[in-house]
Amino acid sequence: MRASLIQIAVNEDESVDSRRHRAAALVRRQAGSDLVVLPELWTTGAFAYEDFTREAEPLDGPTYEVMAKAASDAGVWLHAGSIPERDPDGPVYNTSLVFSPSGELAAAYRKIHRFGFDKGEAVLMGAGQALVTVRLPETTLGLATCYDLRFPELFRALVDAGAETFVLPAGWPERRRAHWTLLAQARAVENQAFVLACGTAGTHAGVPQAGHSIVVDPWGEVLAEAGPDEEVLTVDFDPAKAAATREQFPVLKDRVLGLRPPR
Ligand SMILES: O=C(O)CCC(=O)C(=O)O
Repeated sequence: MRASLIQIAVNEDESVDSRRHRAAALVRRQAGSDLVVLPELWTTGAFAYEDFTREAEPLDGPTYEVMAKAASDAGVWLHAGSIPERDPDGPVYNTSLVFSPSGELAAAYRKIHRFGFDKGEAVLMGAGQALVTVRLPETTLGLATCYDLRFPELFRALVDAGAETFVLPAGWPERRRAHWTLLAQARAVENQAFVLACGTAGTHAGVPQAGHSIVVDPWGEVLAEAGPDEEVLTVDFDPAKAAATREQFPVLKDRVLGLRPPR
């Protein structure tokens, strides 16, 4: 299986609409890949808090339209990263869109863990409630977004729902890059799953982005890692390795569920 992670640069000297069309052109260039991935909130930037509301769009808004067409033009599964999604009856969500190779929406995942503590996304956006998996011919994807990476229980729940390959779009800052790499490997090892983590490059809202998109296999080996700048990271991997690792080294079978704190 071939995956291409588009680590697009999000800088303020480019308009949202121009970046949207540039991203679509990059997706089209990945024809021949099975799965293409874009990062978190790449239209606005994950730290451009003021733009979340201004640039929020309905699920089937301009980014949906452009990305559905790019997926079908390229004939790829497309995880189009996330958008600030305006729910007509509710708040703005940080929502990831996945399109099939014919350009149909296959899944939408609203980020569950919002980043920012008492500011930013944590106060401006609504929290998703639902786990999302997507069945591809070769593997089952489990969806998570950026800060979700810090919450291992989400990934365990995705494993219980059948996930073998986690796809994680992010807008991770450079100053915590060490955590990014470490946690991507940890989620892969503890769940015996692939991790495809796609970040952004560039600087927006004064926050330099980490780049360093990374693909980790179920044994924790780094199969590919990007540098700090805009690039497309392409990797070939055998998705059957998740089931094989779980079979050969069956730690997931030794889980003890329902542990309680001491009384
Ligand atoms: O957890 C972190 O260090 C970064 C998280 C983040 O930037 C986000 O979720 O947007």
